[in-house]
Amino acid sequence: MKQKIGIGNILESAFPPRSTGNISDSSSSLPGGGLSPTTLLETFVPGYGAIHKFLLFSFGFDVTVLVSLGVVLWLSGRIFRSVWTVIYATVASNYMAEITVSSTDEIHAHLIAFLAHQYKINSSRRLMAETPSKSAWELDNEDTETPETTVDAEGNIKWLNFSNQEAKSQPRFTPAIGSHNFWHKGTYFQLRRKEVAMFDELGGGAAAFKDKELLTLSCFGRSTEPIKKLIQHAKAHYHLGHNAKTVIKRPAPKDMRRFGGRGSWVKIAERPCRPMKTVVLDEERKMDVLADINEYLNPATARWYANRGIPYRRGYLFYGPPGTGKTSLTFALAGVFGLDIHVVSLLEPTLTEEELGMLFTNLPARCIVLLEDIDTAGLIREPISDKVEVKKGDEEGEGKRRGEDWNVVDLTKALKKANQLSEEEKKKGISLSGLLNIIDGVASHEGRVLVMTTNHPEKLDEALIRPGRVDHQVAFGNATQLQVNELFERMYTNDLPRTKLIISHPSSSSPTITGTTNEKDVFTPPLTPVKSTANGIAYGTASGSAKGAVVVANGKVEKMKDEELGAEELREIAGRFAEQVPDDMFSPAEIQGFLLKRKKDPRRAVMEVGSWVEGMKEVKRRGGKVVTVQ
Ligand SMILES: Nc1ncnc2c1ncn2[C@@H]1O[C@H](COP(=O)(O)OP(=O)(O)OP(=O)(O)O)[C@@H](O)[C@H]1O
Repeated sequence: MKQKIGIGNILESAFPPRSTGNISDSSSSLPGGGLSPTTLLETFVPGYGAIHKFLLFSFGFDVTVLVSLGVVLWLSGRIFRSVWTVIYATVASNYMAEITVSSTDEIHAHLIAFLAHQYKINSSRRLMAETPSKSAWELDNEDTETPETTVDAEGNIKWLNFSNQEAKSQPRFTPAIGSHNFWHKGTYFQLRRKEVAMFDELGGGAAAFKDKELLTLSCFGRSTEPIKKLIQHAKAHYHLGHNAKTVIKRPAPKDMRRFGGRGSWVKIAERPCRPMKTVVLDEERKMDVLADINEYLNPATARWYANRGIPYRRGYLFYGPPGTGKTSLTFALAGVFGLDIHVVSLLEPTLTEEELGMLFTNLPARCIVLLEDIDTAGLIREPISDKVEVKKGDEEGEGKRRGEDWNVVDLTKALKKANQLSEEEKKKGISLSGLLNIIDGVASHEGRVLVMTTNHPEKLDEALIRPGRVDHQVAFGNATQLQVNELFERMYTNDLPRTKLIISHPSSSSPTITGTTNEKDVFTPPLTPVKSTANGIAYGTASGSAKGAVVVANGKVEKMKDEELGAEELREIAGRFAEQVPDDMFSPAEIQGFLLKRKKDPRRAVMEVGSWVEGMKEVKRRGGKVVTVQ
């Protein structure tokens, strides 16, 4: 028989089996004649026999024992995992409740913010780091040192520098994509965060995949109640820090608004509430609007409207010259009533009537809708001409004029022209009838406060401002001397102590996620509406200061002396300032602009206002737009 020459045989001759000692080869076959693990491994793993023998004879170590143990453990692991998957799937489908939240809904943002806060204190090993985008307000509310402009020995200003601002900002940590577990208020939750690609038709035949995120929260039990409570808690947590702010929303980009729902509106900004007292307006007018909206928003009023079959809607028209406080009052109202502002520009070229209608139906139950400058919106449309323009000398055209039949070329041209016109039409915006329908058509949203502003009320169509569409009109005008006085006092009044508008979260060393939001540690509520007093308006502490400021006056850099103005003195110089400004000549925005340039120097403002008034009078007389005095 021909002998096989293999590495096994060579090793066998090199390392003959030991006859003594306690080392025994785990024989190739078992006593009963069955297959031993070594034989099996030799059969399936090429070269195993040689390695086995080498280790056995060199070190007296039977590697088969180790390999067998490994295989057994691996198999047990697989079996356990399969069994666990089946058990888990059974438990999950029968004894676990879950709620899924999509990133297209704002609850997603609330949950992520809540989890980010919780994960700051949790020792999770899988986190996602994000650089949160912060507004100037939020940065101001952080515990950062307020930098001060200073002047060096040679009189050079040391300019503020924010170059490494991003690097300094604290990252936000949220649970990474995948599964996480956590405890909250004694309940065990599972969180699955995953990204899904969404096929999105962009219109015009184009399409793209977009990432959408899904958050699935689950807990043991057959009720989703604990998850609902958690979501409610996350929402409350989110709003704790935002109650003192006004959220401004605008229509989402075209491709997002197609899906409708709350995703049709996107938050574009969040600002500290504007205190009502900072809007300089006749007190009676201000109180009228406040009382009217307060009455309208009362839940009992909705019932009252319903019982009488009156649509539950209220519209306001704020009209007056530019810079007289129309937008400012809207923001202040939003702060007082804690409403979000939904701003719509009728000039938005991509906005069609249908979409505007859809946007209105997706408004929250109570909110302010701000339609600015309604007179400038393309409300008046030229009717589409059904005639085809004919060039002089165009033979086919001439033929048509002579009443001859249309040919294919004519028809194509006509269709093209009609299409072009309708495209232009679309760009023109919303038609008046479309807008009227949206404001109070049968399908129009109820519960919202609609504020329309205009600089030219005379240009508005009567139908637009008839009762039912506009229920309350407020006239804004240039500043009276009393209002100028008020603006001056407001400008130089001491700042209120810096209030934290962002919630400061208590730290905790707890390794589990627990509800740690301290409800006391919340926010300063927006300042309440003012009351008319017989003596007019007197807000805040009437004393001014200009500490450590740097001013550039007459081309010279000066470090201002710390200056405190007593209440009496401030009132006195405010009076002197107001005396020099003629009644109803300048808008509050113009006065504010003048004062802002001298914001640390009230006396200089009093000194320079006379020449500013003269210069501005001249500019206005000439009808110029570029100011020569500032
Ligand atoms: N009545 C006012 N009280 C306090 N500040 C005012 C007043 N009017 C204008 N301002 C200031 O002037 C600036 C512009 O005001 P705002 O945008 O409210 O004017 P507007 O009437 O809406 O102007 P436009 O018609 O051009 O939109 C703001 O910074 C605001 O603080």
